[in-house]
Amino acid sequence: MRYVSTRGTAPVLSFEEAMLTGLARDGGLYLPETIPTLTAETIAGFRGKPYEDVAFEVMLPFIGDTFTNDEFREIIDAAYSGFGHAARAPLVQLGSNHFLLELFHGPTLAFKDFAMQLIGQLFQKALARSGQRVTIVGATSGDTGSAAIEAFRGLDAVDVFILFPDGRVSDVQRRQMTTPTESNVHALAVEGDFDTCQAAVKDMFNDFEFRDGVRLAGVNSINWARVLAQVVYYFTSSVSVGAPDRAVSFTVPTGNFGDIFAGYIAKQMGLPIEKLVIATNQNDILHRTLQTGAYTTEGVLPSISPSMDIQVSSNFERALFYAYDQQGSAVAEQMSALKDTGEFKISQGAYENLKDTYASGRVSEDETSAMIAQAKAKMGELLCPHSAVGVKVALDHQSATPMITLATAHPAKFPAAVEAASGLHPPLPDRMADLLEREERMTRVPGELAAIQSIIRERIAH
Ligand SMILES: Cc1ncc(COP(=O)(O)O)c(C=O)c1O
Ligand SMILES: N[C@@H](CCOP(=O)(O)O)C(=O)O
Repeated sequence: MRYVSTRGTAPVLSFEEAMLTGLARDGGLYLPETIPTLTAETIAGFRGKPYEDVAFEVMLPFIGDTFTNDEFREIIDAAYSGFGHAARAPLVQLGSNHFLLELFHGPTLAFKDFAMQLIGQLFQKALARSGQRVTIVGATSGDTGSAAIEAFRGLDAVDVFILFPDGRVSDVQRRQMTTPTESNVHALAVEGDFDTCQAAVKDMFNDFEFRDGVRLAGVNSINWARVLAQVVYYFTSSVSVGAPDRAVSFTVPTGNFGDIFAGYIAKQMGLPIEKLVIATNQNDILHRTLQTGAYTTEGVLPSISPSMDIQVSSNFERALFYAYDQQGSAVAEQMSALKDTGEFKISQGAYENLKDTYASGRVSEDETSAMIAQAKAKMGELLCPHSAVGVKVALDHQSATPMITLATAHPAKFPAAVEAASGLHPPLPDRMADLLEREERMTRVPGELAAIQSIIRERIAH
């Protein structure tokens, strides 16, 4: 399996190279040259199988000869062994035709663990074999950072630097990043918002001297392996509600577009997905884009679903690549307009393609709080604010097709917002009950590339 860049001019890579690289050298994102398909019979066979078995079958065609089958199976088993639910991604019924996919039973209580725990194992295996050392730099609005730190803490071959927007993540999210004591973990509180952090990471990848000098690796969803791991739960959940014999729709709380794009890959692999519904909070750029065909950035407003406070949504570039029938030059043109002017207009054909696959909805702050209260009172589910955004949009898109909404984080990661909305304080699981008492360790940095690079260089020199 070979991987190509969305912008068409970077070297073609193997799975291992794409995984260890992160961003392509032309600024694009890697994608498989072709998407393997699964027969309806194979998909039907997933029903009732353990999560790890399905994960193996779904991901194997993408990894080429990077690992032997036995090695890959061991990696998957190790990745999910620390999850707090036997099903890994349990599905609960919310209404007659509406289901909630709980993706928060991993070690850091967010869906990011599904991919990050796997990537931690994949990196370890690949780096042990090559004897290489890498510097991971990631941007987070809260959940990617804690999941990455959990997956890479204490590993000899990796330093992990996480850039998070100072004051714009929840206390629990921040403490998950600042309390680990391992010396290879570096939490950097950046002046600015998530987009400032993400732009700095991308600029580091585009600074080849820095990139090659520190052996930069990325674990944001710009990394294809992140998206791949998330494809699996679209299969496990769909077969539980009747796929492939009947179509299914999904609603996905969306920010950087990685999670919902994994659904698009599942659909291309043969899963009968009718609609992928984008659910946004008040930072609604993706909803506006679906309504108008124009991607226009505005300032980010802090919200009670902070992990989705994003304007420059990385993986929308991958969606555009397919909407433009895999023309890298068209994608490169749009991305360059975005960098220069903060906006771009999608061609009519590409816009129609996007609308065939995706629908969208926007949820205000008040509606999010009301949804948390309503879900607890009427459905018996205490939702995190991101999941509440998803459930609200899903209710607005109900049809005869079963709808699965992705619950992307545990309510205990956002206790203030959840308590204000429902009157209930969601407790942290026992294993992290003392999180708020642990000592914090972080470095405050200005949102400037040179300052961040200099801290990274200095730290890895030691
Ligand atoms: C809890 C939560 N929900 C939803 C999202 C949005 O996911 P994506 O960025 O893959 O669209 C994020 C962050 O990415 C998140 O942390
Ligand atoms: N919401 C994310 C933002 C980064 O997204 P990623 O999927 O590209 O890593 C977060 O919680 O950090």
